[in-house]
Amino acid sequence: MDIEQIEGYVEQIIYKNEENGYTVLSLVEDIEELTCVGYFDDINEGEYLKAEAKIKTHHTYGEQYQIQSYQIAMPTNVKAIEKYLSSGIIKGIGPSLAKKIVTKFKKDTFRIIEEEPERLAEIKGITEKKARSIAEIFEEKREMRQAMLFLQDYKISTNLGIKIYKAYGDKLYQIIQTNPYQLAEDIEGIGFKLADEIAFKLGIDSHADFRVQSGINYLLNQSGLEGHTYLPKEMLIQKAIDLLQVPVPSIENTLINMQINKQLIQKDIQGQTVVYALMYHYMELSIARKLFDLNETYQVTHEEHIQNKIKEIEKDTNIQLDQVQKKAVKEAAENGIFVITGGPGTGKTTTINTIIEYFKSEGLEVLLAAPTGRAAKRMTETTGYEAQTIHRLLEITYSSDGNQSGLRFEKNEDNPLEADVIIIDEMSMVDINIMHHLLKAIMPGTRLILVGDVNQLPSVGPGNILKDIINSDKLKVIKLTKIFRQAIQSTIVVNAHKINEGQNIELNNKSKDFFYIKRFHPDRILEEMKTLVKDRLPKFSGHNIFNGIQILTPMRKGIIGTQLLNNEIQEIVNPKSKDKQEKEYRQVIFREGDKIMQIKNNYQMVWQIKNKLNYVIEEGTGIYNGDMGLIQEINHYSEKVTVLFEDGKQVAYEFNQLDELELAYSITIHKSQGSEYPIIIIPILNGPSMLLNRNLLYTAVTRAKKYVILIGDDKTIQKMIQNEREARRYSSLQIRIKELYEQMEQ
Ligand SMILES: Nc1ncnc2c1ncn2[C@@H]1O[C@H](COP(=O)(O)OP(=O)(O)OP(=O)(O)O)[C@@H](O)[C@H]1O
Repeated sequence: MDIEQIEGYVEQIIYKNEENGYTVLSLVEDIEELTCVGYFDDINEGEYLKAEAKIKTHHTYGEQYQIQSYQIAMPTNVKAIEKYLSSGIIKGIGPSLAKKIVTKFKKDTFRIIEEEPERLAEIKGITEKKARSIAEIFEEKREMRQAMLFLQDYKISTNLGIKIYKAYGDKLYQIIQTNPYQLAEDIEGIGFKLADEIAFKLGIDSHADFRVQSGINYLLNQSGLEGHTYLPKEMLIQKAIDLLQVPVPSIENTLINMQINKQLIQKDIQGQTVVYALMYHYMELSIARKLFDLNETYQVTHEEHIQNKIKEIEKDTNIQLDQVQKKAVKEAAENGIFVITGGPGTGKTTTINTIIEYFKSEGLEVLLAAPTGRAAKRMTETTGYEAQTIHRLLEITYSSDGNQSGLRFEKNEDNPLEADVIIIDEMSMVDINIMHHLLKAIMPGTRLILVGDVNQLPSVGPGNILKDIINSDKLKVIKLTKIFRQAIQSTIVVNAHKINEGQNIELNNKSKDFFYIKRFHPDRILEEMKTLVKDRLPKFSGHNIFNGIQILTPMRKGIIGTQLLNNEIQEIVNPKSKDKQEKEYRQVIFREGDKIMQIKNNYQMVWQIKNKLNYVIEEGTGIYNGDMGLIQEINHYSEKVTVLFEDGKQVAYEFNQLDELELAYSITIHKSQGSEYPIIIIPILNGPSMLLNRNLLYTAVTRAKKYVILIGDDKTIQKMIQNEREARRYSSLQIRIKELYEQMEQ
């Protein structure tokens, strides 16, 4: 298709998407009116547009010019100036005032606004103050436009461009030209790679110290995303060579400089040098310190007193605790920090419930929390007391100022949590960041009880908190191992323990809750899952994929990966229909009625809870990784997708926020941590042994409350059970706790 040069005045902005800048406008070229579409950072009626465009015929709107690149000039003729000012571009100037200004100053209007704004006050309706504010807005618009033009050269999108402008203002030129890597540090959405491209265009020396620095920061950041709090130095250097293509001495030098400038820390761990991003090192130290400070010993009046209390509670609950459980209650009362870990059916909940009752009977205030909404909901159900997410407990808020550090914890050392006892469930999911902030908000004198199953997969975020605390051997830990009689009835529980201990499981379908379907070929596995989800399981169990059946898979890609499975299952449970709106986004079709999951924490996302009459009864912000819901409505006019989450929160996503959502008929086992579902289907295909390990199968199986259905090759299943290899996590909280205790004991 040919590219044409077009130019003319913007007659009308027909449509504009404020988020991504997509605009439809009419342009007057001599006497002809053209319809143009394209992405503009800021364009207004009356402005003069010069552009390169391709002609395309739209099936409903006819001929359109698709803008490829453009330049905007301020309007020069009087009519266009008036149109520009009337367009609402300057707050406080509407059509009638625009007319008055232009009638008075004619072609000189813009010069007056820029150079002698006080003269605007000669016009009735404009005060001196207003005149000044008009001049300010005008100036700002001009600067922003210039900045956008400049950034366009570096292929920076409008959205990012606006963020950069807001963060730096007119300093952006200097920053980009001297050290574009600064952008990667300051602005969310700009990573090392984009900064490196800009630097390349500017001809910045690839050996420049600040380039190497930025690359190292990027690598440490990436390693955090993979769960590590540090990297062995040798590994970091190798990664830096691959990324930056610079020699070792230059990397070594930069590492030294960064250490001097307190940007990172190098330490020795068992004879090996390792490198931490400063923040994670600090957090590990601070967590260790705080655990130490909180770990006071509480004198409980009498052994007899506590045993009597336990007896009373046993009478009420009609359950006799065993010796270990009783010991746990006692330890919880006597220690500032106490950990309970155990697999399914080992009596964790029963023990916690007794602990809660004990503290309540002593008149102490107990707070309950868990890392995710689903886990908090489950804790509420099993304890009978209100549990909340840790986010909510710490009253996390977010203020966006274009920078990365927008998170605020209203609960902190200056405004600590007011409670005598805090119990956190599903501790295996808690990462270093959230632990750090949680501990900051807890004062000595408050007991902290951490509950979890250390054999679950570790947290998605960096650190290996629960395991490190347990392995440090410095804090009181009770490991519950006995499976109670009631729980033994469940093959799911029994098999989970077998998997955990590396014993093969029977796949003979003799149990009432653990099923195995032998299929070897990926296509057969898929077919089987489809019939299960469509007919067999709903008939057999009364649950369907929207209310209790969940597919958990080890991977995202491939024939049993979440992406493909979601498309296949969507087709059978929520197919295309003329009654259902849909929106395609990055090759995923979202359709009204679809089951979806939020895949990252968004602290700013506004939600509402409505009652039956559609009145808003609660409002707030924050939708988190792992939250699940259904698509209620897709509106192409407002470009919004409305989702109703399981906990009743209703959220409107802009179309360009759809990267935060995924279809959730099938989700990865990693994402299922902390959640339970009545029925779990797990497809298993041979794959990389790094991924297909015991830990993963154990986590998947323990998510099921009623039925587990494994589909695949039994040999692969048994191989997974034997595969103890876990992806190595570099974290050193364990060492920090030990060190601190040893120092203090001296
Ligand atoms: N001391 C006990 N005596 C008899 N039964 C018990 C005892 N402790 C727990 N149970 C029973 O064992 C089963 C499992 O206990 P509980 O739910 O407390 O374990 P859990 O570790 O929280 O399990 P899950 O992680 O699967 O929720 C329950 O049916 C519970 O009533």
